[in-house]
Amino acid sequence: MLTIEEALKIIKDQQVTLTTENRSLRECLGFSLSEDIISSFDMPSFDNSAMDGYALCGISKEYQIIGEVAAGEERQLTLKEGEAARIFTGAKIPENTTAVMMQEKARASGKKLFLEQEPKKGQSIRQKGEELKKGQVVFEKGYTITPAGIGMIGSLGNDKVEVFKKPVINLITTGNELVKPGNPRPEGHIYESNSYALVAACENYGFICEDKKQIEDDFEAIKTGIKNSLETAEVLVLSGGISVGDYDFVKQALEENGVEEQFYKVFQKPGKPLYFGRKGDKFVFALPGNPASSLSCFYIYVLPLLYKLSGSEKSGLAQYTFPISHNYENKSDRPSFLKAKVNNGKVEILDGQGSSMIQSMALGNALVFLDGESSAKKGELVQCFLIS
Ligand SMILES: Nc1nc2c(c(=O)[nH]1)N[C@H]1C(S)=C(S)[C@@H](COP(=O)(O)OP(=O)(O)OC[C@H]3O[C@@H](n4cnc5c(N)ncnc54)[C@H](O)[C@@H]3O)O[C@H]1N2
Ligand code: MOO
Repeated sequence: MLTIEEALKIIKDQQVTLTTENRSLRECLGFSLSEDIISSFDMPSFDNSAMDGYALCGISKEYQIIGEVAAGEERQLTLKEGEAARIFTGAKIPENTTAVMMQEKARASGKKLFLEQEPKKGQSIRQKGEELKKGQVVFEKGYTITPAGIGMIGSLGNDKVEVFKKPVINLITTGNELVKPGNPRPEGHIYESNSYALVAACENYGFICEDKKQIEDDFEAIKTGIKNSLETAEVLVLSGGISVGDYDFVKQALEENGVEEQFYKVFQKPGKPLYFGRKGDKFVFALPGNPASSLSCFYIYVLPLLYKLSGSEKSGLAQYTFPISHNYENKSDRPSFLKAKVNNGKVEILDGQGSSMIQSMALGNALVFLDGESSAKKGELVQCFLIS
């Protein structure tokens, strides 16, 4: 059986074709740049005031007020030694300004200005180009656009941006026992929840699941469902029916659709019967049906591929080490991703580690990785994958 590292390497090493598109500022959040963004002017583009107060020429405690500059004014005022101008935050600094004094530390009386103390040269002046120089690389290709990134790109005057397209994701859940939430539940049935969790997990990381289907455990129905989904999907995610039971048809149905297996079964808990395949430029994950298994496999395996297909610099969940707040013994012989909660700089492994148990994952915010049959002592640093 494959190790986790081997499985992740197979995903990482996939050759992918990236395509680009031009998106408006309003619609580029979470997309990754397909080219560097370069500043076409100095930022700020003119010396300006960081405070509401007075622009001063020379170092003194008394000045003569000769005028006023408001933000957005184009005309250039010029000061002489001993002169001051009323100025406001963001307004263009008059020529020959030595410093700006905030108004709380100044007193105006008619045209006379008195300061509590002498200004320091350059005080409260935002210098032309102090943040960025014209021609400077602001963001490199692959940068994933954040809200602040949108602000930065907009402040450079760009209303559009070249980004990598994100993959089209389709989802299929399988199982005769599954009932859609909101409907009566016959005996022996359970509510279908994986699709909701997986669609939400996609959305949490900026990916859209375009289409989702629920199919019963019928080989022909699953085969046809996969065929139809693969017509539009770039990434097809299936949940359930990938183990070895008599009603687990997914693997064979994928084969008969020409999907080539890249790996099947990973020595891990949860998510041992994880399948990854490819057909041309289309990728398929068949996630084990247990709710915690499917979501855990999404975070650890599907997310890295989604990032890769989006040209992102990110490669998966953020990883940190934290001291564990209690002793813990991993009884499973398989390396494990354990549902956990990071709080106040410590991590706690939660009760409810069964592959079918989702409440602990919902109450937590991390997966702790521990080797099979290993233990961690209170205070020991353990590897944590943070879930947002
Ligand atoms: N003989 C063996 N049996 C099993 C093995 C094995 O190695 N040998 N592996 C076990 C492990 S580990 C896992 S994980 C599961 C995975 O099985 P499948 O991927 O075939 O999943 P299903 O059997 O369809 O479902 C498993 C479980 O999850 C529930 N489920 C399925 N889909 C959903 C859904 N959309 N929403 C909510 N819950 C869902 C389903 O009812 C089952 O209880 O196989 C073990 N068996
Ligand atoms: O690998 Mo399964 O997800 O342990 O139950």
